Amino acid sequence: MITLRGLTKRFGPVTAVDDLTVDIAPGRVTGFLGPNGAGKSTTMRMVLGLDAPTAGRALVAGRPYRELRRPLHEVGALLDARAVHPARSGRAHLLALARSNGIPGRRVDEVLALAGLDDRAAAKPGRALSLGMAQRLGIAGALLGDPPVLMFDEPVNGLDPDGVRWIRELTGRLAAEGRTVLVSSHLMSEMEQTAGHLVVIGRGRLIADAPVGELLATGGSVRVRGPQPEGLSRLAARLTAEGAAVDGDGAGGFTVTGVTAGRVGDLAYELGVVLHELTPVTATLEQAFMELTADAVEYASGVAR
Ligand SMILES: Nc1ncnc2c1ncn2[C@@H]1O[C@H](COP(=O)(O)OP(=O)(O)OP(=O)(O)O)[C@@H](O)[C@H]1O
Repeated sequence: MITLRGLTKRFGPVTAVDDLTVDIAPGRVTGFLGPNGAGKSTTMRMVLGLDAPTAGRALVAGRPYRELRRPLHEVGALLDARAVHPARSGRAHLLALARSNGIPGRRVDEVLALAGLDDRAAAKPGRALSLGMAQRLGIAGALLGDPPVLMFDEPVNGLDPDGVRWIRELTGRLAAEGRTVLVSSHLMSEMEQTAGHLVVIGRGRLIADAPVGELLATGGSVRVRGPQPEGLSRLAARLTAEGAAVDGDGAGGFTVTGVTAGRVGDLAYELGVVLHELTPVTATLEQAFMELTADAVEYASGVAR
């Protein structure tokens, strides 16, 4: 479990993280989403004790990072894949990390295998690693202490489609083992298939903390078509009166949001309106995200509201 309580970080005039209160629960993959500069990396750095909060707390298993007795066994993280020694091999890097944390050398072979790095890849010096291989090495390092809490900052960066699938399977497996798994990304389409739960932030503030399905429903709509323009107008008026948003397409139909297809069908029956089409249109996570973060993005690009 990762617990954030009123977590705030200011860098001079910039508020990178703003009063964030959220629990990242075990047993599922939580996607950590937000536009560039939203404060995702800064939040993860505070969980790891790399940045000190200006206010509030970031806790792992109920304690601040600096109070963890065996930190590598409690939380593992991939923050910056490029932070490897240029001359040292991946295996030597992991062995050094293992040795300084009292972890037996054989665990290095286990995590190299888990991360899909063979002997040849593990023997390459840091400077010769592709970004994808460096990501895998970073993940191997995060897994070294077999911790119950894992955080991966943009792990999909630099991976080919096979690598992306691998990350999805690995994070899913780690969560199924009961671990807390937090994965940050700006790739909404990727999160849609990877995460079961999403924490969305914008300008450092919490925008949403909900299951993926719920967020998708937020942006969903229903397409309605029929042969009677007058009947459709009555139906549209009734839906508007119920608080739904109707958007006419000028061609014998309209799209409505904020209501289920079932409710539209019931109302059409009640009003005696013939329908030829009644189609729920599921929003993509991309659309839901755009809708949720519109304010944060517009602020960032200087568009007045
Ligand atoms: N060390 C620092 N000094 C000053 N400002 C910083 C520092 N670190 C981050 N910031 C600022 O804090 C804000 C949040 O940055 P952060 O990197 O946490 O966002 P992010 O959501 O991870 O974005 P990205 O996906 O682009 O990495 C940004 O405005 C950034 O410029």
